Formats: sequence, C-alpha cells, structure tokens
Amino acid sequence: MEGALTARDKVGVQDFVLLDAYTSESAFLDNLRKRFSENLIYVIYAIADNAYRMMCSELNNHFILISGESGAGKTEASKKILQYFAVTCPMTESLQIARDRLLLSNPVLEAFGNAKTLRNDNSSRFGKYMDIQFDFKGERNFHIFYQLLEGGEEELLAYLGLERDPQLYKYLSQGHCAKESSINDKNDWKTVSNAFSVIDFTEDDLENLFGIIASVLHLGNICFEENQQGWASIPDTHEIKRIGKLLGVHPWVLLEALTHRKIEAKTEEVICPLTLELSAYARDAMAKAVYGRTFTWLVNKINSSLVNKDFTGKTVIGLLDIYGFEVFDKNGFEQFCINYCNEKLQQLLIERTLKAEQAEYEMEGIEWEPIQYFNNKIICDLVEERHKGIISILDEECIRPGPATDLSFLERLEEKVGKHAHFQTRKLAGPKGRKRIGWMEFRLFHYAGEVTYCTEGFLEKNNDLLYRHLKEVLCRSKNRILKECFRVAELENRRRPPTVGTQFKNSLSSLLEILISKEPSYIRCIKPNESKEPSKFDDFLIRHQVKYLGLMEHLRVRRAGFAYRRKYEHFLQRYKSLCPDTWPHWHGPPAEGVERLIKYIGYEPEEYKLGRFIKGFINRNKPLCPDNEEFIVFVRKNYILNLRDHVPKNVLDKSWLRPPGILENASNLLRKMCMRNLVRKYCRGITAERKALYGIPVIKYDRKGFKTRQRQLILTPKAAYVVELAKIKQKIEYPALKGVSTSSFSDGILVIHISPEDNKQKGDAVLQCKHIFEAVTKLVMLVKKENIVNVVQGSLSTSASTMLAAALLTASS
Ligand SMILES: Nc1ncnc2c1ncn2[C@@H]1O[C@H](COP(=O)(O)OP(=O)(O)OP(=O)(O)O)[C@@H](O)[C@H]1O
Repeated sequence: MEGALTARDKVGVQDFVLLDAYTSESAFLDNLRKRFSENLIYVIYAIADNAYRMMCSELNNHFILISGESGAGKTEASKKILQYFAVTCPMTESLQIARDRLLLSNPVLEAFGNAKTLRNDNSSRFGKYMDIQFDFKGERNFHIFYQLLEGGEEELLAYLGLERDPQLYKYLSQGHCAKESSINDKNDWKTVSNAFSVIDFTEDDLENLFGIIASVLHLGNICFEENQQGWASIPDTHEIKRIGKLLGVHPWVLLEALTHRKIEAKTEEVICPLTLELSAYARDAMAKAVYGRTFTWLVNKINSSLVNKDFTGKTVIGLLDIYGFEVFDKNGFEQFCINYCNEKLQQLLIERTLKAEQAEYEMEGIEWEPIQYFNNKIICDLVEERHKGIISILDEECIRPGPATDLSFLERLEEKVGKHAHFQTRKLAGPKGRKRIGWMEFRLFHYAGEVTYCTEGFLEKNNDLLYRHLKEVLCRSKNRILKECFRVAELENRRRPPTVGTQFKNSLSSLLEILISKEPSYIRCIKPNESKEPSKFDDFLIRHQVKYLGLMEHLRVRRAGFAYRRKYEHFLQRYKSLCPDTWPHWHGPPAEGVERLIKYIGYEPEEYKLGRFIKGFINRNKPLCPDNEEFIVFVRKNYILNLRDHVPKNVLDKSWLRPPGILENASNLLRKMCMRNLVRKYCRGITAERKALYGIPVIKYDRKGFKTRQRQLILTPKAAYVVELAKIKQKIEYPALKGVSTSSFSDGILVIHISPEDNKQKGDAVLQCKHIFEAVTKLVMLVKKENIVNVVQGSLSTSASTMLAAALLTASS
C-alpha cells in the first residue's frame, strides 16, 4: 500500500499547483496524460478526507460539488466518496445502519433515476427534471423497467400482468436498444431487491411500487382509435382493466379521463371528448406524472430511512452529483434544462473561487495581479432573467391567448434576445453560420461550448399539464404510494401550476442557496474519450474540457495566491506542537502565536502572508474604529452564521456556542430569546388532555411533614406538578433556587437545588414525577432562569443520590 502511494508521487505531479510550467496548457495536458497512462486518475480520497477533517475541527458544513460533462465519471466519483466515508468515519451501531442504507440507496436511486443515453450507459437523470425520459429516442428508458422484466420472479410478473420481453412495451421499444452489453439487468435486479429489504421497504411498499411501474408500462401500450365523430376511443380495454386493478382506480373512470377533458365553465363542468393526439398526450402526461412523483416519493422514503437518530453533532457534508453538460446531434428542452443547471453550477464555482479568491486578496491587502477569466453570469442571465430571459419568454408564450407554437416562441426569442452575444438563430447568423442552424433551432454559446437546440416540443414540455380529470382519478387511487403523491388538496388549488421551466429554475435556486451556506470543495471529472474505450486519451476532447472548465485560470489563481489559508485560531491549534513557545498552550492572541510559530519554523517572508485580519484582531477589544471595523463585522457574521447551525433544539439542551468577547452581551440576549422560544414552543405543544392531567391534585401534601422532614418531598407518579410547584413556592423563594438536576435515565427523579447560604430555606428538594419535562419547563418559566437545568449523565450521584435514597426510604416507611 505504501509502495503504491509513493508510486503515485513519481508520475508527473500529483497536485497541478506544483507544476513548473503552470501557465502552459500543453504541460497541463502532458501531466494528465502521464498520470492517466499509469491509471493514476483520482485524488478523491484526499478531497473527501480534507472536507471531513475540516468539518470536525472547524464545526462547519461542507459540500463537495462534482462536475464534468455527461459520462465523465461524476457518479462513480461520488460512490467512491461515499465508500470512503463509510470506511473511515467513526461508527456507532445506529450510524452503521444509516451507512448501510446510504450505500444501498445508490443502486435503488440509479435503477429508478438513471438510463442509458448516447453519451453514457448509466446517465443520471435525477433532479426535479427527471420526468423527461419517455420522449427519449435512441436510448433505453429507466433501468428499473428492464430489471423488473428480466429479473422479476415469475409470480410477481404474473401478478403485474407483464411479459419478459421489453420489445412488447412501447415505452421500452422506442429506443431499439433494450439489451445493452454493459448492463446486466438480472444481476442489478438482485442488487436492487436486496437494497429494498435493507432500506426499510415493507412488502406492502414494494407491491404498490411495482404496481406503479407495471402500470406505466401498460399505459404506454394503450392504443387510441378515432370514432365516427372523429374523437379518440379505446377499443381494446385490456390494459385499462389491468391498470385499474394495479392502481386501485375504476377502469371506466380512467378510460373516460384518458379520452375526455373536464372544462370548468362559470357554474358548471363540461366534459369534452379529446382528439387522438390529445388523448395520446394525456396518456403520456399521466405516465410521466405517475413515474415522476413516485421517484420523489422514493427519494423521500430513502431520506427518512437515513435519518440518523444518534445525530448529536450538527455538521454535514453534502455531496452533489447531478446530470452533466450534454450535447447530442439533436438537443431539445431536456438538454436546455440540463445545460442551464450546469451553467449555474459553473457560476457558483466562479463566484466561490476565482471571484471570491481575488476579492479576498484585495480585501486582505495582499499584493496581487488580477487574473482574467470568463464569467458565465451573462449566459445564466440570458436563460433565467425575470421577464427578459429565455425561460420567461417561453412561459409567456405558453400562457398567452391565441395560437402559440414552437415557431412563434422562436420568433419571440429573436425579437427579445436576438442581440445577445451568446444567442443565435438561422435568421441572425451570418452566411457561414447559417448552414449549421435549422429553421426551428436556436444556438446558445455555453461556457462549455456551443449547443444548438431544436424548439420542437418546447411549449408542450414546458406546459406538461396533467389534465385535471386525470389528476382526480389519481387522487382517488387506492394505491398507497399514489395516495401520498396525489393529494386531494391539490385539486382545491385552482391556480395554474408553475411551468416545468419555472419549477426547474426555482429548484435550482433553492439548491444553490443550500450550497452557498457551506464550505465548498470541488471535483472536476474529465472524460478521456467519446467512445467509452479504456486507456484512450483523446487530446482534442480533453484540451477542450480543460479550457471550458477554466482549469488553467484556476491554476493561475491558486499559484499566484496562497493555496493554503486558515484562520489564525485553527492554524495555531493544528500546528502549535511544532514550536516550543506555542506548545502545549499559547496564552496570547492567536495571530501573534501564528507569527511566532512561522518564524520558528523558518518560512521565507514571500512564502506566507498575514492578512489584514491581524490589525483588526489586535484591536478587537477596542470600541468600534476603522482599525477593527472590518474584523468585527467579520466576527459577527461568522458567529451568527455558525450559531444558526448550533442553536439548542429543546429546553433541556444547554449547549451554546461560545461567543467571541465582543459578542458576549449579544450572545446572552440571543440565548435568552432562544430559550424563551423553546419553552413557548414546548408549552404550545402540550395537548389539552395533558394539561387537564396537570390540574388534578393527586397527592396529599403534608405541609407539616415538609417542615419537619426537610429536603424530602415525594410526589406520586401522577404528580400534578403545577399544584406541587405552587406548593414548593410556599416553601422555597424562587430567587433562592439555584438549579434543577435530572438524570438521563428517564426515572422521573428531579432535584431542586437551593442556595446553601439562604438560611430561610429548608435545603434541596427531591421530587419524583412522571411528567418531568413539563415540571422542569414550568419551573424554568416560573423562576425566569433559563440556565438552571442540569441533566446528569447516568444516575444522579453524590449528595443528590444520597438524598434520594433517604427520600425514597421515607416515602416507603
Ligand atoms: N474510473 C473509471 N474507470 C472506468 N470506467 C469508469 C470510471 N468512471 C466512470 N466510468 C464509467 O463511465 C460511465 C460514466 O460514468 P458516470 O455514470 O459516473 O458518469 P456521469 O458523469 O455521472 O454521467 P451523467 O452526467 O450522464 O450522469 C459509467 O459506465 C461508468 O461505469
């Protein structure tokens, strides 16, 4: 193992930042080629490990963004990272369950969310936009269909009314490549079936799930014929009956919904027959909606099975592997969405690295020569800008009255964004470019290269409306999964649902919000060749990716700047052992400790820089002034952001992020507010039934006894603590109350500590009470002290347990 590790170092350079000719693209490519030929293609474990260690030491959230074009190896890389975490992270028993489930959720998600495309035999089609598959030509549909047919047990197939041959199903036979040598559906079925059993799927879940999968296949086989009036009819009702049985819907109701449409007039509903074309549209829309929502259900189900009940630390590492940039001979609405997504992720990367890094050097006052890079914001705006971007123009075209077509959409684009430097159509292109663009096409100059999109189908796919009539049928389904996917409440909303393009844009923006709040790490996957051949290094293709991924610019920024940057505190904590002055403890300001440490190690002045940080840090305890202003703003922001992820989640959680000196007052106020909120939330959550119970005075309280038997107050299990607290109040002045201790054993014992200096009081009181949460909460509210609760790990010990023993003895005597 060690030998293999040193071998890695001997082939070219492992880290491109160390490349001598770091501005030369050819040197970059040479290094890639050398390492590729020796099969040294990954640095992944280092990135995963680094993210994990930083998360542990700095208690912050991270994400690893894996990018690259379709088929470049993103999914494979993400699996390697998961395996790495699975092997290296410390495990408790319940974490192990979560880990197994996490690893096994992969084949399930791939079966339902991946398909073969021209670029990749196992291409991820995940995301909000995964329901596009049924229109793909020249490829396979989602793997699960083939796996079920090939590997499903005879009995299961008979129950579902399915035959083994995929060619019998229209949704599977369009692509003419149901059999694919690189894919073993039978084996994959076994893997997926095994995974289902580990990730909490019941028999009932699976019956419903496969009922849906089979129904989609049957739906695809429904044929329409034109009746004498020119409307669609379904002469062979065989499939309809099967679907009716599998989805628990009435077959005739389904038949009507597939051939008719409900139109709501002011006071009544009119049922209109559909043409052949519209019926086929309704059928496909139903198949997509049923499959799409079932996939979302599946993801939610897997997510809830992964919830780690042991989860006490609150930091996370997110792993994002999403469909990659796609260019086919013919590109449609789906490629438009996928490429827009990649454009946004590239934008995030630019914002967080090239731009942010240079801005940081400037802010820190570190000498710096700006590096030019292509900022793709201009392309993102072209696609998404409100009222002006392509998605808005498409939406307008979808809802405007009058005859809107894909061609009228193209004309509208020419009118509104025709002058944009990254947009072109046949009409707008010069004589040379004209030949390569069709009449129905537009071209976008993406960061990754130009892509020509055919507008055919854009309007229909953007609308993707599931007729209300069909929605009603699905809402009444007896299939338990569909019941969860199609809620009756949806029918009550009369507003037009957002278009597919807008939904896609919105979900991307929420995804980016999640990513922006975390510390980033990036993995760039480069595809070696287009022919899926081993060991083939296609120079031209790789050079193109190096260019558009901006790798040379990233390298120059990293080289010109400082590849390793840490906060003073973290740096000192990590390396203090290297210098006798800082080891084992440095008592001065961390920034000065760092300076002492680096001088001791002997770094040359040009090898490191101390950011402006330092002046602000030195003056951190002075009133706000120009010298510390930036620093204090930074510290404030940092603390608040960090605190947001570490606020206590219940009234007994006493943890609180230690504030920097300047924020102590603010932190105390926030802490009080937070506790008040938690208490209020808790009280609101108490049911009326429980409240009533608290009011029943079930124990006889012997006032005299309390006086004579100091420290001993025993409540029966049904203690009406409100009454008792009122009685405690007669004996204990609340200001004298010092604290409350409970054990972590759910034994109902709590000790109320009284100030020993207060002679008027009778000493600590030991209580046993069934509703300990309520009792403690109420007490906290009464005394208006949020900080008094102490949960003792294990049983109550020392004086408390002695008192307890005495108290219990007294109770039984
Ligand atoms: N290191 C590797 N060695 C050999 N084959 C690989 C390697 N990495 C990936 N592959 C294969 O290449 C194909 C594409 O990989 P992968 O599915 O990870 O690509 P992707 O970037 O996630 O694509 P998409 O964006 O289409 O989902 C897969 O068949 C995978 O098995």
